[in-house]
Amino acid sequence: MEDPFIHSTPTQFKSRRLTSITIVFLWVLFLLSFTASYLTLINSDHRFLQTSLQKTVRASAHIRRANGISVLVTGAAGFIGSHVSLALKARGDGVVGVDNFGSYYGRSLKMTRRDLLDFHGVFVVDGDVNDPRLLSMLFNTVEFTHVMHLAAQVGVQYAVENPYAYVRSNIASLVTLLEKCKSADPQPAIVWASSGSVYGPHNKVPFSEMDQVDPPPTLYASTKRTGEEITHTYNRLYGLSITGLRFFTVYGPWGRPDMAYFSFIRNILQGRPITVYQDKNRVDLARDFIYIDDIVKGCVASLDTTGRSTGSGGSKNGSAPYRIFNLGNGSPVTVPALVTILEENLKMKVTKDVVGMCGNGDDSFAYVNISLAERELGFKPATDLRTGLREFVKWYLWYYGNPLGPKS
Ligand SMILES: O=C(O)[C@H]1O[C@H](OP(=O)(O)OP(=O)(O)OC[C@H]2O[C@@H](n3ccc(=O)[nH]c3=O)[C@H](O)[C@@H]2O)[C@H](O)[C@@H](O)[C@H]1O
Repeated sequence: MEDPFIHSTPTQFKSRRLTSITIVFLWVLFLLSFTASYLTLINSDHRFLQTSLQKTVRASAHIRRANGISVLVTGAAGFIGSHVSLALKARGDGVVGVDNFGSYYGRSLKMTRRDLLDFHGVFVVDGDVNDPRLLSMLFNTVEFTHVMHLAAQVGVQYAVENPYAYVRSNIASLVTLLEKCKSADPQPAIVWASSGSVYGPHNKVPFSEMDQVDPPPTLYASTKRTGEEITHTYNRLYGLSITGLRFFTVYGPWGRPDMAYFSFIRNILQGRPITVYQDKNRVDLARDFIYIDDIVKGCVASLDTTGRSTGSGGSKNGSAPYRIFNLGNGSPVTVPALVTILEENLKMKVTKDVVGMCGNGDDSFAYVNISLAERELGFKPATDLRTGLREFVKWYLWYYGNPLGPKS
């Protein structure tokens, strides 16, 4: 076969080369214009999504009462977050939620809470508090007067298994949020979830905010205690108004399936035994159980009394309030007494395996002094454990059905 290169004249060779260069050039041109129009399309799509997201956020933040507030609720699809969001919306405040729908105790309950919020006009953005770009978008869209920061990695035991989740959620995310709040103009006032777990076995009962709480007894407590220190620093450096709430054992409808009362009811209904811990002296453990409606009142009263942040755009213009409140019931109940109330409600009996506590630093006896919250917030828990558990049992049977337990 003839080799075209050997037998071509130099002119023919030159013209062939020119043709290939032109083809390559046209291809490059085509690819460039294709990429450019693709990027424009993506960009306009992104802008469209961004604009429609901002429109939804603005609608959710709309205030419908005189002197209302606009609140960014983090952890809005969580137990306390969903209840607080609904309460604020019901009285005409603007509420925007953000939640990462973490899978710690399953996403399906969080999704259902989100649907409930959506039905009542509260939009929950699916995103992470630790995402500064998301926070910028939210703060550029709405002038929040308050932030209710409830997003957290909870659970005292799980910290042993996955300590980094606590550092990420309870420390890193908190700092990301405070950074955004500090440079917002105007700065919002912040109410956030610390925990009754910061008190340890060395504390006298009833636990008081005046007590020295260090060293924290567990890693979970440690991250919450660190949160208290960090928020105090932002308060002093940047004039942010801060209120930390030390929640005790909060229970009720739409509650957290990882908590003891949840696993107890599940086992009672399924005819399986439950484990009941005792301390090293074989004494029953006790908790200061507090019903969700009472906690909601405490959260809303905290928001209503924050006082203003004084800074703007990252600099301080005078001192701002820094507060910490215990929010519990003020009357401890033992774990076996809680089990008996559940049994009575369900008219069923359960076998209890009583075992010694594993010595993980968790409190054996929680009893809280709430006089500061009574005085400053008008906090007055109104629901005793028997009444609260009756409501919880009713909800549980409606939500999960009886007797086979969770739907999913
Ligand atoms: O203050 C908080 O911030 C924390 O409050 C809650 O912690 P606690 O008050 O310890 O509640 P919870 O686990 O329901 O155990 C209740 C009691 O039952 C005992 N318990 C537990 C399990 C079991 O199988 N048997 C048992 O006896 C157990 O030893 C204890 O005495 C949240 O769970 C936690 O995530 C965090 O939010």
